[in-house]
This record gives sequence, C-alpha cells and structure tokens, in this order.
Amino acid sequence: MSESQLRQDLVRYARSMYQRGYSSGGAGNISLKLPDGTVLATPTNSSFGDLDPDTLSKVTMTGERLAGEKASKEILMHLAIYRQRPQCGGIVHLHSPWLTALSCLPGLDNENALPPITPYYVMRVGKLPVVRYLRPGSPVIAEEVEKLAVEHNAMLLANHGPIISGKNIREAVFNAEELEETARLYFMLKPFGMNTLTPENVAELDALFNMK
Ligand SMILES: O=C(O)[C@@H](O)C(=O)COP(=O)(O)O
Ligand SMILES: [Zn+2]
Repeated sequence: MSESQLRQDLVRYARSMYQRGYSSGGAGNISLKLPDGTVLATPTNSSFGDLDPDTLSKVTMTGERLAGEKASKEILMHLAIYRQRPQCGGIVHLHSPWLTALSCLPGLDNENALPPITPYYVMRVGKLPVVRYLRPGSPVIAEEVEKLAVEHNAMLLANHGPIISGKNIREAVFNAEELEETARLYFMLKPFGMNTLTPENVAELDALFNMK
C-alpha cells in the first residue's frame, strides 16, 4: 500500500473511532509503520475527528521528526512497541470508556486485567497486563511498555487507558474494538459473577486461531 493510502487509512480509522466514542476531544493517539520503516503518527493535541492526512507526523524509529506536525507525546511508547514486535504495523492508544473505567478499578490482576470470557477476545488479545500509573508522555511508560510488548499485543495503562497493537492499522483497530467490547461485557457481568473459559479452552484457541 502506498504512503498516501496509509495516510488516508489512518485518518479514516481515527474518524470512525471518534464517531463511536472511543476517543473524545484530543484524547488518544494512533501510529502506523510505513513501508520504508519510518512511522506515521497523530500529532500531539490533535483530534481523531478531524485529522489531516497531509499534516500527520512522520518520525524515524528513534523519534526524530521528518515531516508534519509535532508527534504525540506518547510517540516513545509507540516506538517501543514497534521495536519489540517486528510484525507490528499499527498501534492505537485510546481513552475508550469501558477500558478506561477498568484501568481505574482497585484490586486489578496486574498480569491480566480481563479474564478469558469469550473466544474472540482470546483469539485477538488473550491477556491484558497492567502498567503502573505514570504520567502521560513519561519516558518511563515507554520502558515499562517495551518490557511487556515482547509477549503482549495490548496493555492497560493504570488510571489512563489501553494501548493496543496489530499487524497493521486495521488489525490494531479490530483488536481495540474487541478489547473495548470485552471490558463492557465484563462490567455488565460483574454483578452476577461469570463463567470464564478454562486453560484448556484457551490453549485450544491459541493453537487453532491465534490472531495476535
Ligand atoms: O493522555 C494523554 O495525555 C495522552 O496519552 C493522550 O492520549 C493524548 O496525547 P497526545 O497524543 O500528545 O495528544
Ligand atoms: Zn492517553
């Protein structure tokens, strides 16, 4: 796909998420890997609702700006994931309501904040480790995320929101949608308790339908 098509794609997926309430105002950031190995990212303080494909930030894998506006303050966190996941082509950080609510709950299991309640969640994400609270844009978040990214395509930043990757921008958005829906189900079910998949169920899905 050409750079121009990828720019259009990023803008289209961002607007779609904005319209569905996954991100409001200037919250969240998105990036994708370009064919030449550089990274296209949303500018800092931009809105998912009205991005301009021509002013997106283009940076090197070490964060130097090549073109466009100043990149998101979370660009180091995105670059850390690309470094650890060579197969990753797109990343989405959201302040989507159900996952952000989950990130504020007391007593979360920091190794996995969302149990395996449905097969599709297991296929697309599987486990959701929690990164301790650090201020947005802190270089330390990037370090913490980099360690977890070796084994995980999604993480929950405590009292903040999720960061989710995929093989390309489309997959990253699909993974984000599945994760947000799983968090919504989790809150719906929580008052009643819930059956979860067994480790055997999870192993079977991992063997047959791993989309991570
Ligand atoms: O929560 C924050 O401040 C950032 O993580 C964020 O979502 C938006 O920051 P920019 O991408 O720099 O606009
Ligand atoms: Zn944020």
